[in-house]
Amino acid sequence: MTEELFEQLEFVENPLFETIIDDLLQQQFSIVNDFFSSEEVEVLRHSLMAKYDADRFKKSAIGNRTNEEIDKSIRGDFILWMDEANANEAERIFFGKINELVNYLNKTCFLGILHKEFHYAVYPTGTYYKRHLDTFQNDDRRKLSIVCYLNEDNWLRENGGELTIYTEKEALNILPLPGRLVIFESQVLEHEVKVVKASERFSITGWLKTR
Ligand SMILES: O=C(O)CCC(=O)C(=O)O
Ligand SMILES: [Fe+2]
Repeated sequence: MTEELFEQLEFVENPLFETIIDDLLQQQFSIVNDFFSSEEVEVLRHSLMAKYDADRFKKSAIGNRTNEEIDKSIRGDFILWMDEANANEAERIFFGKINELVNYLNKTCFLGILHKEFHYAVYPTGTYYKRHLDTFQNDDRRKLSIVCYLNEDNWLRENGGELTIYTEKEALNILPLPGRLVIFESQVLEHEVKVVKASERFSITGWLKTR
């Protein structure tokens, strides 16, 4: 058997990841319900809440990590960057699944994803994130944005906090339902987080980056 053929046999097609790739190619975004199971969401939410209760989150800022500016009129969430090297059990599950997706994208799409960065986010009642693009001046390394929602099962439409994605055709309102993963092209799709009218909105947001 030639080495080439051997490599081909090793590749296992993943139908879920193929759907994500098809969606991204066709509409620049993909929405996956139950990317994380309810058990996984629960341990991740507990991990988030333990760190939030320990006051480890800080007010989010605009700009990149070296050039930050806090402007509450643009965004009002609180964030904590995740550290994969020191991940707890819940976070290891999280990164395990994300890395599977990243490896698959790199094998099949030649995106050249070399880095990633993820943070927890809490949007208290009354907060939002105005319409924006996830790229900053002089920083085009963010290719794909990923958001995972860690709310409880009973998140109501009346709670607000939808992610609105602005496509060429429409404004798409996406409820932050537990286990749901939204992935979209960072440099293409403008989006916003609508005001949270009740409860607190929990999520993990991150970016897959080149270079
Ligand atoms: O939480 C969301 O649904 C989106 C968050 C977002 O747009 C961001 O952090 O850049
Ligand atoms: Fe964003």
